Amino acid sequence: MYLVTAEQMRELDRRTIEELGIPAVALMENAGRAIAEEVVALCRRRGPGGGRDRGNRWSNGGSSGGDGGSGGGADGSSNGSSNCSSSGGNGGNGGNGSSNCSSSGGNGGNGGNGSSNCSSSGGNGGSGGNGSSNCSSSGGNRGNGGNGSSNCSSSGGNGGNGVSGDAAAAETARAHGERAGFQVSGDNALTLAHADAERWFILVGKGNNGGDGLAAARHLREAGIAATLVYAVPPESLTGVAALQRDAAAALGLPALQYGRDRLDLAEGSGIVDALLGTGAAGAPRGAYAELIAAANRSGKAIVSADIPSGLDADTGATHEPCIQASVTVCLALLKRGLVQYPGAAAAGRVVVRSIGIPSSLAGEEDGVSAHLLTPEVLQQRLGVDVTRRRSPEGHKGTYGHVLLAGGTLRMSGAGLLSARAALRAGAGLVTWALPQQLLPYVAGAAPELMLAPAEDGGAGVWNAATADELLRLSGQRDVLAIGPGLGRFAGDTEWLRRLWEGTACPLVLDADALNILAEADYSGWAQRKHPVILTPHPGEMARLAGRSTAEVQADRIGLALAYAAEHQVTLVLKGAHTVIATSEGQAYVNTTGHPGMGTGGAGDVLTGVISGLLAQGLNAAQAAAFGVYLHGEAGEKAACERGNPASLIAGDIIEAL
Ligand SMILES: NC(=O)C1=CN([C@@H]2O[C@H](COP(=O)(O)OP(=O)(O)OC[C@H]3O[C@@H](n4cnc5c(N)ncnc54)[C@H](O)[C@@H]3O)[C@@H](O)[C@H]2O)[C@@H](O)CC1
Ligand SMILES: Nc1ncnc2c1ncn2[C@@H]1O[C@H](COP(=O)(O)OP(=O)(O)O)[C@@H](O)[C@H]1O
Ligand SMILES: [K+]
Repeated sequence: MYLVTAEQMRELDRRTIEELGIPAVALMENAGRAIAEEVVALCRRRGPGGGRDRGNRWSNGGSSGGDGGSGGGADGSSNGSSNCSSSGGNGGNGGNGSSNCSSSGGNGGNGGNGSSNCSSSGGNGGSGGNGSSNCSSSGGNRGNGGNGSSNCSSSGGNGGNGVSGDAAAAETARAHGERAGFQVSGDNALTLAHADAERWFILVGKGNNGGDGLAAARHLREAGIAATLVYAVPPESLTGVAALQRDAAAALGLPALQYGRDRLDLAEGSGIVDALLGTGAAGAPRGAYAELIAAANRSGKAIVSADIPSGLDADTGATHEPCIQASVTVCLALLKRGLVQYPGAAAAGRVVVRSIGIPSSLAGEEDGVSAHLLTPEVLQQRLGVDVTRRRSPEGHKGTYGHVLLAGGTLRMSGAGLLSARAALRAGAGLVTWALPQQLLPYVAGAAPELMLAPAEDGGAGVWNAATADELLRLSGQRDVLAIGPGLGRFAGDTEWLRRLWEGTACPLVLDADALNILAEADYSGWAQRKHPVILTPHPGEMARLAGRSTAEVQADRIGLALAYAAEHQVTLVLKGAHTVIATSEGQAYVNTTGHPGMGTGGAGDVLTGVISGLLAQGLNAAQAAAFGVYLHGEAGEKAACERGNPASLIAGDIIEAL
């Protein structure tokens, strides 16, 4: 899935309109329809008079005592895998794609199209949509299986209801089975049983984002939902296709208010469509826009944002003051970069990308878009990774490469051990851990699968500059050298690292203090390497490398990662929630696997091991970095799920979940 900037989106809009001849108003009509469909889907999910529904598509949610995380969106444009766990609360809704939800003591999740595995104990089972669905529930109500194959088992509970979407259509078809041959069905996407209980305010800005909202209002009316327009500016100031939409809404007789002139209480409605500002916004929202955003957030109502939450920087994910806090963002045509980076990703809520007639193939053309969401499809098709990690039937340990890891000191021996063990779990055939000699008695036997290479440390249990020779010798027979976890700093470390940088004929992975050494050296003067370098900084280390503050790094992670990787000809892994991988060829990938529970000492050391283990098996730098980050995040999710409470997750759990 492509990730675009506002500028790139504008160019794709222009080409669609000018080169393909698709009228702008047709795109806007599609946008309005998509937004209305997502409002209806949200109303269905929460039921009449429901709450705010602030699920987040990009974070795989886990919660206790509350609502479970929400899976993918409501339709085909938001395929994805989603893992939700919840205890004592409601399970999440699984959208299209694969979804694994488990919940205890609460309601099971709804399975959307695709394959869905839900288990729930002590609560209600989920509804399975189209595709295959496995639901098991004990002590509660059984869920409904939709079309396709469905296996539901329940013990000690009642058969449940809660038919939705295509499952309802299947039910109707069965009821009318005797009259097969003549069936009429309506527009399911805009059908809502309790439409008359809904009243939505549509906040309309001056530009095309406002036009999208106006089109959405007409489609909501079609669904039977009362829609009241709230213009941020005098309606007569709208121009172009937005003005056409204004006139159509007026001709249909949709009620309209003007902010500042008419009385308005957003709390009187049941939801809000935010169509104030989109990709044409510049700077922090001003005047009536700022006041409407603040009032919408205060109202406590569900907010569906058109394209991006108003107040979000579409390129960086930075949020201005104020910024809409959406339940759902209906992103139009292509995913905007700002929606996948925090804090924007949190402000956006659940993100649904909807096609509106702008061909995504335009984005892939020459001089096209350089950033992508890291999905299994992108890993396989764009990066050429075998995500099944197939082993050859005739393979042996020599087939899968040999990692050499240099790290660990007496005070930080665990970091080296975590990295080395993770490299083994990533599938490396052999792993040698080079460590200061004094550590040997303490770590010998800690991981019997490892080979240990003690380096002369003069009895101090720390690294010294003289060990470079030994590491250079060892690296000659290894496939990758990883340096950094638990390394510490020592006299002469800059020259030590320079010798390894210039003297090793295999890929290099640098983490932790190896990055801090690099940050202090002007390594642009070091000899160019023939073999790739992967740097894995967290935001603090990135700040030192780039000579900026951590806040500046976080303000535009994708932009900075792309620039740094291209300038220094390295593969850069900028860690943190939604890690960014940037390649030396100018491509960026944003990972969304992972879990807040991974904010624990040593989690990064595990990642270094995983990436090194993949490099040893012959993956190139971009493949190993991207797939390593993806697997590491997935293992973190699994480990958090298994621990029950994610706060108890420790780095070793991630290794065991690999
Ligand atoms: N063909 C197209 O261009 C399409 C555009 N679409 C929609 O159009 C949006 C982009 O539309 P526009 O380029 O008209 O821009 P916007 O609708 O995002 O807003 C631009 C207007 O908002 C005002 N404004 C900008 N920054 C402000 C601030 N900080 N405070 C207060 N007011 C501010 C200005 O008056 C400006 O004219 C997209 O996000 C999307 O929703 C869709 O309808 C699809 C097709
Ligand atoms: N909230 C989060 N969501 C997803 N991943 C996270 C989150 N917090 C931390 N991580 C991941 O955990 C790892 C932490 O790495 P790092 O900060 O280097 O830890 P350490 O130095 O202790 O090993 C990184 O891969 C990071 O992306
Ligand atoms: K908006």
